[in-house]
Amino acid sequence: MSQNVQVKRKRTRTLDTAPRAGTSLRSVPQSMFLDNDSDPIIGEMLARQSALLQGNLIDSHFASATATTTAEGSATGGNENALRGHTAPDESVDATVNNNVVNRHYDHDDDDDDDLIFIKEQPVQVPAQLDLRTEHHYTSKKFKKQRTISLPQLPYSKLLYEAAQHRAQPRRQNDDDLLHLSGSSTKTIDGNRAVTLNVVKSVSPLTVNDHGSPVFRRMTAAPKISKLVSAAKKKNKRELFQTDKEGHYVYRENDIFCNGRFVVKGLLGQGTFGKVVECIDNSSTPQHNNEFQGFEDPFVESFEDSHFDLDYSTSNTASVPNPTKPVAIKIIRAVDRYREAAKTELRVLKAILNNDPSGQYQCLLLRECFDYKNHICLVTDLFGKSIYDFMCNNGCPRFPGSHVQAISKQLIRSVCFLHDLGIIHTDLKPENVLLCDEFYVGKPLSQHQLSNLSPRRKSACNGERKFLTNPEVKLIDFGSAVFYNEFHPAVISTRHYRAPEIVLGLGWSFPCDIWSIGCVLVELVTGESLYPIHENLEHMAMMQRFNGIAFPPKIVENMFYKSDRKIGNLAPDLNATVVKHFDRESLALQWPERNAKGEIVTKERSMKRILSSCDRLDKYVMQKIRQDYGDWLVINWDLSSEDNWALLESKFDEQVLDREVFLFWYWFMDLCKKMFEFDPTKRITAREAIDHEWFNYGILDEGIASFGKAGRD
Ligand SMILES: Nc1ncnc2c1ncn2[C@@H]1O[C@H](COP(=O)(O)OP(=O)(O)OP(=O)(O)O)[C@@H](O)[C@H]1O
Repeated sequence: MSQNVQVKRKRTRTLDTAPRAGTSLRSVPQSMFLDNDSDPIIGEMLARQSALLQGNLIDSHFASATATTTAEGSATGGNENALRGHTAPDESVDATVNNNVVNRHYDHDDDDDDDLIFIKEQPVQVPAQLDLRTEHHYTSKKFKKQRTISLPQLPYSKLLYEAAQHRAQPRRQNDDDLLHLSGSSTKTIDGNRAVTLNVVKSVSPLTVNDHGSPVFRRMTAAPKISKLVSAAKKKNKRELFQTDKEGHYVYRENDIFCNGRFVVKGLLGQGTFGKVVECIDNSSTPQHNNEFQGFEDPFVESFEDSHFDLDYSTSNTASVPNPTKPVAIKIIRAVDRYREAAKTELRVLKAILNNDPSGQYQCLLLRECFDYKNHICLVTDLFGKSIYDFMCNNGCPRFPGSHVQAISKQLIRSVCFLHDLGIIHTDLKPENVLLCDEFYVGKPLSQHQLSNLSPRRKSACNGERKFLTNPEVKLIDFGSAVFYNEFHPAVISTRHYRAPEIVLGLGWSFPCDIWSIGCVLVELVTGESLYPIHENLEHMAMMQRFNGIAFPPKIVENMFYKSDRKIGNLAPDLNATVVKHFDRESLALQWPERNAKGEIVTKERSMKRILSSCDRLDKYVMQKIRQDYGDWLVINWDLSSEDNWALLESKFDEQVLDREVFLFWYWFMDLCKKMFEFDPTKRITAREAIDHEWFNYGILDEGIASFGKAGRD
C-alpha cells in the first residue's frame, strides 16, 4: 500500500547558498575577532560564528520589525532569514539597523582574554503583546561575556523573557500539586475534599491588562466552510478524496481536494489521529485578506463562559497563501472522538499563533483550518524531516556539541513560551522537532566505523557522518498538549520521554516537559534513546541507575497516599505495575524482583540492560563523548567545576587537557542533572534553563565548521 511507503520529503525552501557561504565567511571584518590566532581553520570557524552571531541579532530585529507587516511576510520571512549572516562586506560591526527601533553594538574586549567578545548593554524592542506600556526595554544588567563559539546565541529572546518575567506565573509544580493536580475528569482533591476543577481555557499569562489581570482572546464567529465545500463538489467533479471505514483519509498521490485548491504530493506521517500530507496549495488568487478573523481584533472579557468557536472556514487564515505553495495538512480522522481531540490541538495552535504570530518561538504556526468531508484539516507550513529521522539516516547519529546546544536552546525557548501560555506539550521527543533546513555536509566514515554499522544504517547514511549546515528547528505536534488547569490524563508522553511523576501516578504539570527535554538532549549527544524500555519496573530501575540515587521518600509516600485513597485520575494498572514494586517500610524500589525464597527472578536480559548498559548519567554520557575528545574527559557532576578540573590536572598531562571542552561538557551535565531531578517541585524550570550557565559556553567542533556551508540534502 502506498501509505506504508517511506515518503521522501521535500525541503521547505531552497538554500540560498551563494550569499550564505560567501557573505557569512568573507564579509566579517577580521578586526571583529579578538582571537588573532594564526590557524586559518580556527580563524574561519570563528569568523563563521561571529557572522552567525551578527546574523542572529539582525534577524531578531527583522523578525520583530516585520512582525507587524503581513503575517505571511513575518512568518516565512523570519524563517528564511533566521541564522543567515546579513552583514555586507563593508558594514560596520556596530550594526545600526533602524534608528527608530534598535541599535546593537559589538565592542571589542580589550583584555587579553582572547576567546571572548563583549556585547554591550542593548536596547531591545519587546513585542506589543508583551509590553503594552513602553516601546523599548533596556537590559537591567550587562550581558555576560560570551564565548565566540556557540550556536545560536539568541540574545533577543533572552531579554524578552527578562522583560516579561515579572508577569509570567512561575511554571513550577507545588508540593500540593503532587497530590491534587491529576483529578478525575471533573474532580480533584483540595484538602481531602472533592471539588470541581475550575476549567479556564486558553489563559495566557503573558497578556494582562493595566491591573495585571489576564486579557483573554477569543475567536469571533466565522462563516462555516461546509457550504463552500458542497458548492465546490458540484463544480469540480475531479475532486478525489476518499475516507476508509475507520475514518482515515486514504492517501493517494495527486488527490485534489477543497475546490481543487490542494494537490496531495506526499505522506509525511500517520497515526491514530489521521494523516499528515504534503500538499501543493494551488490558490492562485488571494482568497483572504491579511486580517486574521477573530485574532486581529481581540477583546477583553471574562472567558468563563466563552469557547473558541471551531472555525472551519477558509477565511480563517494567518496569511495570503502563495500560488503553488507547499504546505503540510494534518487530516484528522472523520470520527467524533478524534474530531473532539483535534479541538484541543486547535485551541493550542490558536493560542500559539495569537501570542507569537511571527513564529519567533519556533512553534509550528497554524495557517488555516477547515472541515472537509467531516475531516478537520489543519494547514501549516511544510518543514523538513525530524531530528529523529536525521539521526536514523546518519552514519554517526550523535550531533556535535554545538548543534546539541543550538537545538536545546530553541527547544527550551519554545517550551518556556508554551509554559508561559499555560500550555504543557506532554509529547516532547525528537520525532516532534523538525528541521527547517535539511542541508548537510557529509564526512566519509572510516572503514572501521563503517564495519560497525547495521546494514540498514549503512545504506541509509551513504557512508557518511552528516553535519547540518543550519540547526534551526520547529516544534510540532500539539495533539497531546494540555492547558495547565484543564483535565490531565493519568498517563501522558511517549514512554521513553516519560517523567517519573507520571509513571508513579503522582500529579504532573509543567516539569514533565523538562524531563522529556533532558531525555532528548542526552539522545542528541549519545545518538541513542536514553530509556529504550517498555514497562514500568524496568523504567523505574533505570531512572534510579541513571540518577545514581533512589526515588526520594517523599514522592514514594505520595504515591502510596494517592493509590491507597484512590485520589485523582490514576492509571488502571498503577498498583499492579508500579505500587507493588515498592516496599512500604523502606519506601525502596524492589529491583531486581525476587520470589518468596529470595531468589532473583528478573530476566537476565533486563538485568544486563540496567546493570551493564546503564551507569550514572555523567559517566554514561562521558563515555560516549570521550570518543570525540579522548580519555582525559572525565566529569563528575557531584564536584564543582573547579574541583573537577583540578582533579583532571592532577591526573593528566596538561598537554592533553582542553579547559574549554571540559567546561562546555561540565555545564551540559549540570543542566542535565537539574532536568532529571526526580522531584518535579525541585526540577529546573524552562525559564531557569534558558539562563543556565551552559549557554554561556561554546565549543569549536564540526557543527560550527559546517554552519552556513553549501550542503546537500
Ligand atoms: N509541518 C510539517 N512539515 C513536515 N512534516 C510534518 C509537519 N507536521 C507533521 N509532520 C510529519 O508528520 C508526523 C506526524 O505529525 P504529528 O506529530 O503532528 O502527528 P501525531 O499524530 O501527533 O503523531 P504521533 O502520534 O507520531 O506523535 C511528524 O512526525 C512529522 O514527521
